[in-house]
Amino acid sequence: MLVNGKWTENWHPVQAVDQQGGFVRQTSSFRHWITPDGSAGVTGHEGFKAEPNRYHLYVALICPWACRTLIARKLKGLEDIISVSIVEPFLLNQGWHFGHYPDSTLDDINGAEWIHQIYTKADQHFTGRATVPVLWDKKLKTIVNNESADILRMMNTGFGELASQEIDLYPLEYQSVIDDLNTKIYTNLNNGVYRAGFATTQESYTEAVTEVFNTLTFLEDLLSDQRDFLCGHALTEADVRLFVTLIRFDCAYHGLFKCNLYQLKEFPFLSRYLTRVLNYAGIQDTVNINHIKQGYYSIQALNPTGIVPIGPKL
Ligand SMILES: N[C@@H](CCC(=O)N[C@@H](CS)C(=O)NCC(=O)O)C(=O)O
Repeated sequence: MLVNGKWTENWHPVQAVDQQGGFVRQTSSFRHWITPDGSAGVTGHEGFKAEPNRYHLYVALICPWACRTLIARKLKGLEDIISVSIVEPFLLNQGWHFGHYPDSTLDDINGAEWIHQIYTKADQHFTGRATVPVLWDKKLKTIVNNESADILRMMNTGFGELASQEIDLYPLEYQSVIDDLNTKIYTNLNNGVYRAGFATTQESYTEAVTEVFNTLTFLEDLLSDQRDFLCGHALTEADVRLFVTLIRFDCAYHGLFKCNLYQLKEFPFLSRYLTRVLNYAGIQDTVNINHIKQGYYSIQALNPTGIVPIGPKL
């Protein structure tokens, strides 16, 4: 991680644990919002007006948090408005790296070799983890936001007329249902699989993995009434946030993170739902199973030999 702008020690997935040895995720530090007129959003300060070619997204295709922002960019028709760089899938000693691995890109905007250099470009005294996604402002040469939940939300409304109005990922009538689902799904599933995988005690692992499967069972029941998406017939933000975890479940979390009570394909309604979302306009383009497997299995603390399993058959 970075301490006062300097890369200090080899990358490790767990740098903070709670009293029971459970994995604690760092809170994001840059929280400005892009808005149609440049006024301030719910956090941060004003000055980030929606403009074509002004903003850039740094992502990793292994990363569920980054991929939820890529999906929103796609669904809201913002591909020509927001440019993207993709890091290599491996978690190396200095974290995320730009290079020539297939389906990765170099950093054409800042010429960085490592993602941590983007953080120090924005704040030369930055202390914290250098995570993706990062939403970069090419005009002010700073980070707008590094919290994927914010970025997903601002892609829906922050770009006003520059974005497609065909889909509303956070429709007024479903906002409270979406908020409730988001809390449950984030805590027990999106972050729950990480809490299982990075637990440092049996107790915290068992607690996390139990919550993972209780939540999958809850969602299987919810979808058993034949609804297409979590809120009914229209895809919303809640589906985007669930999808990125489901698509990684069998190929990464089941094995590496020891979430192995069942495979996702053993849940019939969830499996059909996963295929439905995967086939939704453009979403498949944001999924790269090779990056996902290479990336997760490159985490040395969990897989010291670096061997990537050949299965499962998906
Ligand atoms: N709160 C952040 C979390 C992002 C996050 O943890 N990303 C992981 C990749 S899946 C990362 O970049 N980890 C590098 C690190 O922790 O050093 C978000 O949702 O945007």
